[in-house]
Amino acid sequence: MTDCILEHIQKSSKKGKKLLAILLDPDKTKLQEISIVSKRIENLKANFIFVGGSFVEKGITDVFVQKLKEFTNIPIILFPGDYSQVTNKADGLLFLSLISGRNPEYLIEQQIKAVPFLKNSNLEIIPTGYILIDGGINSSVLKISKTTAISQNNIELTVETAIAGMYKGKQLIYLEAGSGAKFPVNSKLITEVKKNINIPLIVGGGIRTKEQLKNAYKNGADVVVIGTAFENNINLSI
Ligand SMILES: CC(C)=CCC/C(C)=C/CC/C(C)=C/CC/C(C)=C/COP(=O)(O)OP(=O)(O)O
Ligand SMILES: O=P(O)(O)OC[C@@H](O)CO
Ligand SMILES: [Mg+2]
Repeated sequence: MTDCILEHIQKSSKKGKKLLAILLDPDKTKLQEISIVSKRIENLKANFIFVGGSFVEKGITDVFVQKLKEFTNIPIILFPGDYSQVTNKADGLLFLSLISGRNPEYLIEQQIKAVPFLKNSNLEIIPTGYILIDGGINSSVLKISKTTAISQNNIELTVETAIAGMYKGKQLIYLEAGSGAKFPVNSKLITEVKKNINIPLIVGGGIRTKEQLKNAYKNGADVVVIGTAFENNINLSI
């Protein structure tokens, strides 16, 4: 596989073309639903399907991605909560480091554990700095990673964390309010982070409406991720 996903995101970001990713959690979408779910995602003109969850059992993601591939050509990007979710059947992998946290397991251990699965794979590996922002809930990521989120008001720390991620060589920064967040990442935070980095910005967590989507784009998100709102209503129009 050539490096086409990251390039696509970088080029779109430069042109100001906004991208949409729908997040599917293999724990929450049944295999029998994949054909209809794929159609709906195509109707939404999503650019990517992210696949991942915090608690997905080993082996499930592999079967899930294989089934998705039967129904859609939209690029599938792994967004794993754990190295055991890596499957060669996807197109790309967000090689996440939880840089808002101070838990070595999610800063380097998980990444090392993934290497045996990645060494001979064709997956496009995309170094991604993952930053948790307080979205008003005790999200699955917070629970599993045993880390704390950065306050929505702490612009300075968020911006400095994003810049440090960029200096460390991350190719994408992902601002995450947590799946099912009460409050999505606020406008000011998105604007300030975007102003201070020259790599594309992904924003997700708690985005449920067209207005929230447009707002995230307007403030500088290059890719917006929607999971819960689509899970709750696959006929969602955004
Ligand atoms: C690099 C590799 C192979 C793995 C990275 C492992 C790391 C560092 C993960 C970051 C921390 C983490 C647990 C991220 C999970 C991201 C994710 C899939 C969130 C989606 O939300 P859900 O966990 O499904 O939440 P709900 O189930 O509550 O909706
Ligand atoms: O489920 P939602 O709240 O849309 O969040 C999407 C994604 O950013 C979660 O990791
Ligand atoms: Mg979820």
